[in-house]
Amino acid sequence: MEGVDHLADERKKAEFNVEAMKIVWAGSQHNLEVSNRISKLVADDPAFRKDDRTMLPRKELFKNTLRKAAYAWKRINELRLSEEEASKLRFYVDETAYTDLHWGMFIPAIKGQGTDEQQRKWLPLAYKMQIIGCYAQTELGHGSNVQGLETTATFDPHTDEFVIHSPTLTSSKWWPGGLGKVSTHAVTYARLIIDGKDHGVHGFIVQLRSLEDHRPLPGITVGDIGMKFGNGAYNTMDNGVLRFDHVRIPRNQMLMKVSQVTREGKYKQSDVPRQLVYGTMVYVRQRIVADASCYLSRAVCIATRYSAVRRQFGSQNGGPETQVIDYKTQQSRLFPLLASAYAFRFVGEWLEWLYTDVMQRLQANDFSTLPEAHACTAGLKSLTTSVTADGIEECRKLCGGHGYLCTSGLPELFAVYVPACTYEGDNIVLLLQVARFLMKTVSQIGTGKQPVGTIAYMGRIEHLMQCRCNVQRGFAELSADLVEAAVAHCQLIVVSKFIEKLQQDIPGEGVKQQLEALCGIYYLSLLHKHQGDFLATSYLTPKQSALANDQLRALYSKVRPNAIALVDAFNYSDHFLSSILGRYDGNVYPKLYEAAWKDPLNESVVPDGYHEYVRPLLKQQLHTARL
Ligand SMILES: CCCCCCCC/C=C\CCCCCC(=O)SCCNC(=O)CCNC(=O)[C@H](O)C(C)(C)COP(=O)(O)OP(=O)(O)OC[C@H]1O[C@@H](n2cnc3c(N)ncnc32)[C@H](O)[C@@H]1OP(=O)(O)O
Ligand SMILES: Cc1cc2nc3c(=O)[nH]c(=O)nc-3n(C[C@H](O)[C@H](O)[C@H](O)COP(=O)(O)OP(=O)(O)OC[C@H]3O[C@@H](n4cnc5c(N)ncnc54)[C@H](O)[C@@H]3O)c2cc1C
Repeated sequence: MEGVDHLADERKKAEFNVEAMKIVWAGSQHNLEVSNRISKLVADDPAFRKDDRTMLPRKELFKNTLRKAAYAWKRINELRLSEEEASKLRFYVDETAYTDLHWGMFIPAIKGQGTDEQQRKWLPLAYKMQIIGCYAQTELGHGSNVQGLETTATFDPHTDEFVIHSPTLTSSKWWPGGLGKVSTHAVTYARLIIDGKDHGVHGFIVQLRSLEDHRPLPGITVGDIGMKFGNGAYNTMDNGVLRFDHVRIPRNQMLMKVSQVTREGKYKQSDVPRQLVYGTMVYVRQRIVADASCYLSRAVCIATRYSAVRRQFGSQNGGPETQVIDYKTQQSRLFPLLASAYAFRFVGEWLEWLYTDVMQRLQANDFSTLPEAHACTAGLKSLTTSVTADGIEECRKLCGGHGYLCTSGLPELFAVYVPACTYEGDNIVLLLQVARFLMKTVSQIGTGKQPVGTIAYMGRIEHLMQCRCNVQRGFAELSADLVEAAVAHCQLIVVSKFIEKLQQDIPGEGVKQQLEALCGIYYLSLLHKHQGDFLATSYLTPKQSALANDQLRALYSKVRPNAIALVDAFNYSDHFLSSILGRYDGNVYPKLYEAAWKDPLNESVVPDGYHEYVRPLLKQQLHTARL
């Protein structure tokens, strides 16, 4: 019934202060206040309706996204929202759009790789959205292998310009978000050619479309690459294709913080690592880790609330059937994901600190932690997106048949999220970077260089020092095993940061105890999943492994009465969750039934096509039956 909280009894079971946990999840009282205010602003505005997305044809869907982005920008300016509040508003609008890449990559690329003069010129235009930018790196033929990119930027000393060109079909830029129909400019990655010499990949600001009539400029061929996975989902984004036919740009539009080209055509490499040209990717990877906890927590919130509402089997003497959340199988699938959502939240907070620390060190020309920052951002982006994508799908399955309905919110959540395993770096390619970092660390053990930070534990690998085995032995041959080692390394970081979080002062009755239980579930479920490795290496005895499994089950029982309160602490509105199964009030069945009749297919009792295609069959059947 309307207005009744069908989960009230569950909420009464909570053994901790939910409001205090909301602050832990939000990161601070201030963050919680801003989230509450902006979330309500979006949820209460019908212009931000999103329950129709999966039913709109693509052109209508895309125009609707442009409308929402323009309206959001209007509200941001009308309300004079800060950058933090504006970012929150785009988050709660919850629709992938060209603005993601404008704010999330185009501007960071100029800030990270542009000189002060270039920043002064381009950032004000971008902040006012007088230009709209994208990040054009990936090509039809190369994405992972950045050094294999083919687009060229040839310096012309006669005109003090670069000539940007797509020499082959495979050099066509392919995938950049916002490129297909909207962006006026791109940070484009191309091979710098001076006097016939190839200096490798660098970033260039290139205007793509007229600011007068939005038509592509001379030499520019640009469009959308077509429909992607799922209805709605990432099809609100215009991922594009772009080709250059000898497009000329001024020399000062090469991003020159990391390296420069003088008027005379002399190439100068600053005394900074060339990998800083990859800096924007490092920035986005650390943001994607924080984002993983948001997506995973949304799916877990839906599946947990529905698991408390859904009853199946177990009725005693005509009494109510058993809540499926009480089945140990449901708990063993759901609670590790609940624990992972919290774990990723905290490792995301730490990674943001690490990234900020590295950026401050770079200011002082201290590059000592850049390799660790690369390994951590690459590895944690890989780990958290893989677990989150698989976790959203598991949450769909945890909801049975109703999880497959669009009104559950889970199919679209999965379709929007799953490319995160690929963009900003294919997850395996990134894990290989971590493996390379680990092997380099091992090779340095015994040379006096003690590992520090997230690899400090490797300093204790005595046996490797004794065997002095050839650490470069068959990297390619052992890469699958090394990827597993890289995953384990990243999981250790997540566990370590969860434990470090628990060592902080955490106010609120019962809050720390709940987080301790979730931390236990996180690492014991990993122990259970990988117990073969621990047993094979004698790190665990069979008895210890059995004890760990017993403790894991005991923790499930400890979390069970708090499950609903733990997902309430995510503080997601029904609008943001956009899920009938995940409604705060648990009023699922009436709302599912109500929603079914709103489907366009039910606008007519007899479906279009009946008279052309069904009735003739039936009549034919009738005729045959009479014979
Ligand atoms: C869901 C949204 C969340 C919020 C985000 C908001 C904004 C985002 C909006 C929307 C989301 C969608 C965005 C998607 C955008 C994209 O996909 S952009 C394109 C992304 N492309 C990639 O990630 C390419 C992946 N490939 C690479 O990074 C590199 O090719 C490579 C690292 C795999 C190899 O590079 P290479 O130059 O060949 O290096 P190596 O020879 O392997 O290594 C040489 C040394 O350099 C070190 N290194 C490599 N990369 C970095 C780095 N980034 N930083 C620092 N150091 C690096 C490497 O460790 C080697 O060091 P050693 O020699 O010491 O071993
Ligand atoms: C939704 C979406 C949005 C995107 N947005 C942007 C954007 O805005 N800007 C942009 O520039 N790009 C963007 N991209 C492109 C994205 O960054 C690339 O697709 C991604 O980096 C993966 O590269 P790839 O496609 O070349 O994969 P590939 O590297 O071709 O991967 C194919 C397979 O090869 C394997 N593989 C590759 N190299 C190795 C190796 N050395 N060892 C072992 N296995 C290997 C991979 O693991 C994978 O299994 C986007 C992509 C998507 C899906």
